[in-house]
Amino acid sequence: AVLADNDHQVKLWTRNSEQAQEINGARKNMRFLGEAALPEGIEATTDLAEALKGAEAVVFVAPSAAMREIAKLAAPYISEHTCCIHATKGFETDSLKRMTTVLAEELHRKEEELVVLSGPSHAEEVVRKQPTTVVVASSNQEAAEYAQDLFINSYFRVYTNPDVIGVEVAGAIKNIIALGAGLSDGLGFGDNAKAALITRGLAEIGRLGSAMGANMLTFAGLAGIGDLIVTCTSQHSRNWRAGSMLAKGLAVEEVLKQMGMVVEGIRTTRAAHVLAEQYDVPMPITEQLYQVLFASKPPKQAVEDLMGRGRTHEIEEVAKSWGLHQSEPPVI
Ligand SMILES: NC(=O)c1ccc[n+]([C@@H]2O[C@H](COP(=O)([O-])OP(=O)(O)OC[C@H]3O[C@@H](n4cnc5c(N)ncnc54)[C@H](O)[C@@H]3O)[C@@H](O)[C@H]2O)c1
Ligand SMILES: O=P(O)(O)OC[C@H](O)CO
Repeated sequence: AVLADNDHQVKLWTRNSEQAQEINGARKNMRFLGEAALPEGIEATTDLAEALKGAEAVVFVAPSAAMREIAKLAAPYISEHTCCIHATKGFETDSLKRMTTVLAEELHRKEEELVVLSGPSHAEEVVRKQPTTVVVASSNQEAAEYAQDLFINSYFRVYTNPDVIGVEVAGAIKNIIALGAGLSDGLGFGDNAKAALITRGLAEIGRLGSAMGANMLTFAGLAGIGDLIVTCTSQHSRNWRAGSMLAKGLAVEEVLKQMGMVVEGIRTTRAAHVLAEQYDVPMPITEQLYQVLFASKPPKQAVEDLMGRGRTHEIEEVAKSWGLHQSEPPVI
């Protein structure tokens, strides 16, 4: 919708012919976006070759679990000059790869040429043209600026950022913390608990990001704290909603069935549990979520275990695990 509002000719690929007809006819996508009106410039199709023919830019927005399969299908129709952008938040579950790595492998492109778009951006608000800010990250500044030009407008402000790793790690891990925030709200805990989850969640994102090679300043930005705040506090968030349902005692499978939409945080918890081990970084919130989701741990017990952890010193702990020296400002 943002691209069509910017007068680009947009082809939207879907597997579902009824959805394509609804978008082209009624200019709506009722199941996912309710009554929101979609711009005229969008043409939905179930024919992937037709969708990609002559495209100057391609935006991949499939759930992380489907990214490799879709990139493989799309690869034959994408030229080496096409700008490839993705807005998916998660890791590949088995390989633990970031989405730009998966895309680069399947599209036979250099990871440095690809762009990731991320930040606090619930689709329900964007489609209603409510003020939204995001980042487009690429190691290639030209590619990032090209993506910035495509998307930026009066209600959708786009910043560039060279730190692809930081933006992708933040976008994936914030969904785990949002599951925790939903769980906390569902258990009847208050704003103190949620603020604690957001803050200590950011520490956790920073630890993994630092170990994986991110620029720590990314986590102070839109893809970091910005997206963490919106996903932990917005009722649009599927991850928050899934967490609140888990608190009511629903099993993971039942939560997914009732949601009928992707809840990235669930798969990402599994991936981050392994990444934390691999990189040897403590991720206590992720670990407790893992126990609740995959080892039947009662959510209240998880809260008790988090609160009962050994005493620690805030600044020393953050400085050490984020790889910062307390006396020196971080290097940009
Ligand atoms: N919804 C948002 O506000 C929002 C904002 C920013 C980023 N994201 C990210 O975008 C990604 C997609 O989320 P979403 O909100 O669109 O999810 P969704 O569940 O609303 O929609 C996912 C769509 O992908 C389709 N799909 C699933 N597997 C597929 C496959 N193998 N081949 C083709 N199509 C397939 C589904 O049929 C569905 O239409 C996620 O990584 C999410 O974190 C979502
Ligand atoms: O609905 P969620 O929880 O998948 O979050 C959607 C976006 O990532 C918010 O920026």
